[in-house]
Amino acid sequence: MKISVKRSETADPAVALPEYETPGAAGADLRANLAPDDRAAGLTLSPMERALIPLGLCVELPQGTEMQVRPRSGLALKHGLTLVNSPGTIDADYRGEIGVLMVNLGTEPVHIAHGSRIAQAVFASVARAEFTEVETLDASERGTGGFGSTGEG
Ligand SMILES: O=c1ccn([C@H]2C[C@H](O)[C@@H](COP(=O)(O)OP(=O)(O)OP(=O)(O)O)O2)c(=O)[nH]1
Repeated sequence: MKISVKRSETADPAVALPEYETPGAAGADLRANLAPDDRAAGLTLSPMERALIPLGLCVELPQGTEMQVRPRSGLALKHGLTLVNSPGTIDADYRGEIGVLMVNLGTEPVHIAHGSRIAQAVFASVARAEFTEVETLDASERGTGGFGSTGEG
């Protein structure tokens, strides 16, 4: 899949575009492209603090696809750093700058450096539904059971 990427006006062009770290990686790593005033010092998230981290990128996705923004497991395990809205959904018709909604679920402050890899993008096909209101639904083995109805373990 080919995706057009445009840097936002204030983006630092020295920050690499998304890239796959290995030939089999599902996710392309996304780098923080911080506002000019934040670049030197980076940003620090206190425990339970959240922030919208800019990527400095706008994309044009093919119709019928979405970009999912997902956490990186290493940051989550080591620092409790994850995404508030995981997976974030980037719509095919969105042309604005992509932001990553990070939250520090750990117990220590976490530093986010300008240009560091903070999340990853996975691209997927999207099925769109047509909604039809009806009076009855077809019966099924599960029926209305859910939320643990099949037991634990
Ligand atoms: O992590 C995210 C999630 C969303 N977006 C952008 C792209 C997406 O296409 C748009 C809208 O996202 P979403 O539909 O999740 O937001 P909403 O809260 O429903 O807002 P809207 O009313 O703008 O759709 O915001 C991001 O940059 N990062």
